[in-house]
Amino acid sequence: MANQDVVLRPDMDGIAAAAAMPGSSNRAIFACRGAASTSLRRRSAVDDEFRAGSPCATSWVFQAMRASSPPRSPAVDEYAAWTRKHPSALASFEQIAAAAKGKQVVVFLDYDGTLSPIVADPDTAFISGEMREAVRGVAQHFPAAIVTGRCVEKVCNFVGLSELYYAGSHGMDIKGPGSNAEEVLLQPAREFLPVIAEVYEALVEKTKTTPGARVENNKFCLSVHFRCVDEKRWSPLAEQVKEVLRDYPDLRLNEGRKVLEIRPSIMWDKGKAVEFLLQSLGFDGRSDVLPLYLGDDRTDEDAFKMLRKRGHGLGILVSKCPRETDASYSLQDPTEVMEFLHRLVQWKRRRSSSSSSSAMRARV
Ligand SMILES: O=P(O)(O)OC[C@H]1O[C@H](O[C@H]2O[C@H](CO)[C@@H](O)[C@H](O)[C@H]2O)[C@H](O)[C@@H](O)[C@@H]1O
Repeated sequence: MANQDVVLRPDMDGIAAAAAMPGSSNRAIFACRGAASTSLRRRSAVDDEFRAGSPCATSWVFQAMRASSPPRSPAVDEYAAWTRKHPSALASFEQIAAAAKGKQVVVFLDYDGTLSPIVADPDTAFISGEMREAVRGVAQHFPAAIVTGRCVEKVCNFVGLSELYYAGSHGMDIKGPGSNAEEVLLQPAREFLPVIAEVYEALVEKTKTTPGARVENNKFCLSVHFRCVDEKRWSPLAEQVKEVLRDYPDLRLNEGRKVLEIRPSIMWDKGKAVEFLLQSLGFDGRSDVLPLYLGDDRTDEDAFKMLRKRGHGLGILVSKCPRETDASYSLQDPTEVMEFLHRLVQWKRRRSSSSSSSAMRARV
């Protein structure tokens, strides 16, 4: 657990981020060209150390890389103690249903590790047919969005459902439902596109000597995967990434599940994307709305934290290992996520049919 505190995550500046929020227009195109202005930039002390070439900076990233590989089987009592703080969303379903009673539930779903199991090859992290149907069911009954580090186009292809909102590149590329993938609602880091494309090429070139390393272009951010890299080479890989980023002070580095993630230093994240979507849907500040956010990764913590701070909405962390989290509930893996989504839909159907039969009784 102690290692998990070693996170490349600067503090949020909520005021500046709020300044970037558009009005509550439902479909307004909001490409914030000024997003890279000083007020929107963010930087961490760690970023500064990393860039200054501090001797411990690379080992620091290396520690973060190790922290993203938690032990596979936690002690049974440790897990039990953790689930007392973050109970299973399945075992506590009735409690969640009680919180949702009389409210509009809005469902936000992370992709990798939440809807699809983690696999070695990021290009084959497919969603199962059963999971797709579960998500389709959710979208038929609730406003729903996928919020992911992937680029929108790739995740749309994987999920294959046009009825959802999609927030790709860690919320930096938001599109509305419909088959027209061009229909952008928000791109707060648009001006970073050329730089991201340039850094992608530089990283591919630099890391090609590290067997197993892989750079993924997620349009507004980049992923350097080290799942297939021998642990002995993690530190040299961190050094290669550091060398490239030294020339790009407007980019920052986070770590995810065996991946180093590079993105624009703007105050935007999955939490801001969820706030934007709630606002766009006209649900902002309403006490009769219950957002549910399901995710497994560190970047999902920004959304959990936002919901906790707003005091409404529930975060559900997908993890088999105890972890420091702002989520209220937990689920172990995508299979449990699917079961939870089915239960949510059943609950909604029961409520809709019981309210229509009471309406019929009232009419008789
Ligand atoms: O926000 P997410 O939807 O969770 O995306 C985060 C990253 O997910 C992907 O990487 C992770 O899943 C891969 C496939 O299972 C796995 O090989 C990798 O080790 C994981 O880190 C995706 O490839 C990244 O680009 C996303 O940033």
